[in-house]
Amino acid sequence: MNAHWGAVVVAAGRGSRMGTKESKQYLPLHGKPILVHTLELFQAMDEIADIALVVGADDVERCTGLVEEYKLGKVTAVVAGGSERQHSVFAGIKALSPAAEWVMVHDGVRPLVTQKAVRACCEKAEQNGAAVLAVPVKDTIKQVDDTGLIVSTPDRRSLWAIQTPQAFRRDLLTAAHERAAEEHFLGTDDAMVVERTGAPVVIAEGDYTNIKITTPDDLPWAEFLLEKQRREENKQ
Ligand SMILES: Nc1ccn([C@@H]2O[C@H](COP(=O)(O)OP(=O)(O)OP(=O)(O)O)[C@@H](O)[C@H]2O)c(=O)n1
Ligand SMILES: C[C@](O)(CO)[C@H](O)COP(=O)(O)O
Repeated sequence: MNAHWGAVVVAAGRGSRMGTKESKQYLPLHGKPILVHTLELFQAMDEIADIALVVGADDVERCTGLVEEYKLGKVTAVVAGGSERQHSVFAGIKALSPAAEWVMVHDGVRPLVTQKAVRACCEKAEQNGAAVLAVPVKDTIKQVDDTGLIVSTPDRRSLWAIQTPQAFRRDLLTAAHERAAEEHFLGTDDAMVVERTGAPVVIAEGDYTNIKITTPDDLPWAEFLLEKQRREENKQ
């Protein structure tokens, strides 16, 4: 990674599938909010110059407090997100320092991503303009209609499960988000927003352990994976 990188960490979701009163990004993992684990990873990377943290409008003060408590000095902006993930990402891009020519977007609830994977994704982006972390799907995937009838079985060799970070040249990502907003297009990730402009987006192979904490059964799994990561780091 050679360029000046900024990171947008989105954490403005409600976490409805988790079903907890507390939004999932604030639930503890090894005694620390999930979101803090995520931010600490970026804070520790020399290549990342600044971080824009996007949270719910009611959580801005609370998160400013977390940034101070955990000494996350690279978080230069804590801003309110929108009703959809895409709106939150766009708010984060606008809040990043003008010096950041390259931007990676990461889900606050993917605390298990590794520095190695982040670097792999950013290096691919520097070569191609845009790159996303992904893993090949392990299951056979079926397309199914509303009645439960299987319609097709796409060739698994071309299917990848997409993760974050997703990394882009900033001008490309900004223009793609502006266009999506004008055209009222909503995608489930930033690659979709960029793909529709015709710009190439490439895959950087990641790890199956970079899970998005989504439902209650992800929590013990995340605890286990974090513990394993720590043990491996201590061995080195
Ligand atoms: N309006 C939104 C929606 C989502 N996110 C963030 O995008 C990431 C991925 O979203 P997801 O896991 O789907 O989170 P939620 O929307 O919180 O979950 P759910 O769909 O279960 O409500 C999360 O870090 C989430 O906080 C966001 O910043 N703004
Ligand atoms: C961006 C993402 O993490 C890629 O897997 C994902 O799309 C986030 O949100 P989702 O709404 O849970 O799919």
